[in-house]
Amino acid sequence: MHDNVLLHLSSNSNHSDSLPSKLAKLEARMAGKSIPAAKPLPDASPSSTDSDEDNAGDFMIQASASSQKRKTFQMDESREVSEWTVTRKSWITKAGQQRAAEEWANEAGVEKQKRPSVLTHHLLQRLTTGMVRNTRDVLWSKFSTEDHWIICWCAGLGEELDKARSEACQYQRTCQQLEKEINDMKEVQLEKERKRLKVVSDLLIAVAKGERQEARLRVRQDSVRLGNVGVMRAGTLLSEVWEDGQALKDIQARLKSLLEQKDAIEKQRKLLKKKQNDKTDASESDQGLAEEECIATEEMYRARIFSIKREEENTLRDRERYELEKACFIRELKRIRDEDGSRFNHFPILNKRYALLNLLGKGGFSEVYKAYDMVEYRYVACKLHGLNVQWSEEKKQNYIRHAIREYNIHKSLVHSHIVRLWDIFEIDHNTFCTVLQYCGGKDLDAVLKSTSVLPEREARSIMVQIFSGLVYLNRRSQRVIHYDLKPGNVLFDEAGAAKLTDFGLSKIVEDEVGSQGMELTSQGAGTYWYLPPECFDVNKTPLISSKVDVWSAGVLFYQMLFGKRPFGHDQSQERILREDTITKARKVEFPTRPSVSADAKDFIRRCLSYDQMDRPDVLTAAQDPYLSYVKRKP
Ligand SMILES: Nc1ncnc2c1ncn2[C@@H]1O[C@H](COP(=O)(O)OP(=O)(O)OP(=O)(O)O)[C@@H](O)[C@H]1O
Repeated sequence: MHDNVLLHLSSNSNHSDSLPSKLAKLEARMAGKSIPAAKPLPDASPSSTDSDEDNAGDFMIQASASSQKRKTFQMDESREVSEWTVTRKSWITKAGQQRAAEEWANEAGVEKQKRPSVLTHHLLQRLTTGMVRNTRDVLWSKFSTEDHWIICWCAGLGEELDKARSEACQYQRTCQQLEKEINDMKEVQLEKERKRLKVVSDLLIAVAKGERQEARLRVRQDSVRLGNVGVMRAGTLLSEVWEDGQALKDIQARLKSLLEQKDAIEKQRKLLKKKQNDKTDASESDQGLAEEECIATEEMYRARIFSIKREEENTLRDRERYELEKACFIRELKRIRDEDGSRFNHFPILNKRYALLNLLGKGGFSEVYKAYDMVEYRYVACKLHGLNVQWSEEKKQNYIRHAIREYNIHKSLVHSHIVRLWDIFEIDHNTFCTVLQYCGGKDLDAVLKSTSVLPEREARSIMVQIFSGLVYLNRRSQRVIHYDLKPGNVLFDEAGAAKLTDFGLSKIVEDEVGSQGMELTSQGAGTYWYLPPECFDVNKTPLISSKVDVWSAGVLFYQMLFGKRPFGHDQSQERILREDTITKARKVEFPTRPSVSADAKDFIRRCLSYDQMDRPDVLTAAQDPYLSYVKRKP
């Protein structure tokens, strides 16, 4: 019988013993299986009105009794058959059977525990040899007293079984009906859920569509002011070129005009000087008058030049602002273009739960979409990793292995300054997706592109948060070196909290690694502006430690404060390698402006110590008085 039905039956039974167990007992008894007896045989006095079920439970059925024992319990053959016939009706009830069984067993001197098994054995033997076929129609007189008792007992059990079976059928029908009702209700619920999710995703998509339109409109408007990408033909070759917008043209025109004004004034000043020299033979009074005039005119020219210079400085500042705006604009232009070219730009729902909205950005091999998790009800960032179809199978496998390694490191990291990794799933043979905590703010790279430098206070606070994440990585049982700390890998959430992400190049520090550090087997990977000198050692396999991250953090801090990287700022990755820029980076220099505290510079110097031995590790650097806001003693 189905488990559910049994469960249902038992929960619906108003008998003292549950129907399933009753059925099980009855069927077991009929089949000759063993059911442990909880109580000894009851005293079957006529006044005993306990339910049959209670008594029935006491009959242990075991098919192991020996025929030897059976002989011992032969009933007294001299008893009158009529006596049995008279009492037959009462025997059909279980209490009656038990009472009689008790009497008989007492007479036969059977030990109490052995009574049920001996009786059953006897019955079984009779049944299997065909002596008992139908408990109703047998000729009573042909059987022994013992048989009479057993036949009655069987009849009682049979009736009880029939009754139980019919009850079971009824329960089963009720159960089926209830199951159907539950399924119907589930279906209704599912339909409601589907509708609700549809409404939610439709709303999200409508908002996302609106945002897309707005972004494109803004770009169109800004392109007049900031510029655009045009196409240039050189022979048969078409290439893209940047065409400056009106804002830069205006700035340049203003600078040109200021320069012309300055030149004109300089010319007039020269002319004035010449005139002064020419008038040396004039009378003394005339000379005095002319000199006064000349001084006034000279003063006027000087003031004018000052004012032009001031205007020039303002215009240059405007140009700087323009460059920052242009960088953001180009980033947005690229994002829109990537979004238009993406095969996931039609708001699909991935893995039956992630509603993809708008593209956040595109990396080397991945696209990151803002998405909504309709199971957890939160925004997430879905990073879609696409394998290039032209890659060899080996390269694809390598990439997947690498991504799984990253996933395994990242998924276990739970810290307020580390982006959470929630999920990973396959989209198709060549694409899979990792689901990350959504960070609604910009990344540090975008921040630095829009502001060039940060106030020291702000930069220091970001450093404290970065080190908080790094300390977590170094306090776990399985220590992790991030190895790819750079502005693009520091994200900000809506509240402005900094979070580390991208563990693609991370290294796990094994326990047996000595104090010198672990071997760097992936030399050449990473972003060179942010890597320390030991990573460029080509003479031997470098030994690295968490001090790599301390160096990178030092570079980040410098960049936040001074708007440029301390080493190889204007160099390409290839040039840094070719010219050994970092290998030669023995001493860090600081620009005079903007002004930064000596403590900040000292901290940067410590982080950028050339020799690993002199550089603090993550745990030491995190306790630096500068980061812990403790004033150093003079
Ligand atoms: N969890 C996130 N929340 C919000 N935006 C994110 C998240 N992760 C990445 N992004 C944004 O998505 C864009 C692409 O991220 P991705 O990590 O793929 O780029 P990348 O770091 O430039 O590339 P690569 O990893 O190939 O160096 C970036 O602009 C980044 O700010």
